[in-house]
Amino acid sequence: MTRRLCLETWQHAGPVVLPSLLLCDFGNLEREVRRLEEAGVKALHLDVMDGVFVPNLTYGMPIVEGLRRLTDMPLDVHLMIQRPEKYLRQFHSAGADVLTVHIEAVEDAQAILGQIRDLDMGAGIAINPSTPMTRFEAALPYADLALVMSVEAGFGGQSFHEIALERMAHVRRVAQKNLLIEVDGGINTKTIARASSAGATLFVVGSAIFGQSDYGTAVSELSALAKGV
Ligand SMILES: O=C(CO)[C@@H](O)[C@H](O)COP(=O)(O)O
Repeated sequence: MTRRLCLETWQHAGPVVLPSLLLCDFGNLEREVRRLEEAGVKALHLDVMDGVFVPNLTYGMPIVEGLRRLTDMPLDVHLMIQRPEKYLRQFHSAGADVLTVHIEAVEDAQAILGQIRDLDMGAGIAINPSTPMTRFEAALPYADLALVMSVEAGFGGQSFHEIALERMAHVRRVAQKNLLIEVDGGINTKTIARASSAGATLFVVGSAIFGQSDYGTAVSELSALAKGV
């Protein structure tokens, strides 16, 4: 999907629930993708971790590429790695539609966001709850998506940090109108409505989907709460 098409779809879609595959059954990846499609999911969130930027190690391009062959859904790739600028082209070739880098991991955010856009991918910038907002805020004009972490990046199943609410509301106030706001970490039936009111329209969800036996019910319930139904 082109960058423009992917972003326009998300800008007009209302709330989008993106399952974080970090917590899926990797022994049955194809079955997991089919279950998510049947549950009404419209995009996937992929957590790439290098064991250096975060104290956890996950997967890289081969899994992105494998997923690209399994589904046409947009792939929203969250790079929790040092030196992400080294791998942008490879993630593009693997099939990423949106690539998000962490403000803590890059020196020149404007340049790297520009490189992601030049590769025709949506460009995201992420921030951890403990990082001051100054550099992040300065990078927003060059981004398509702001990923406000509501846990310290690294692991699924953590509790939601309330600071994300005021941060998203601030981003909504100061950033360009078409900037997408995504929230990630501890999103569940208790937190999603407040995250939505604070300005998020993209909701990354791990345990509140993969910890449930019926993905369809979990996704419908979360979507309804995000819509304020
Ligand atoms: O990026 C991360 C963690 O670093 C997230 O995507 C989590 O994996 C979401 O899991 P839950 O907090 O929803 O269980």
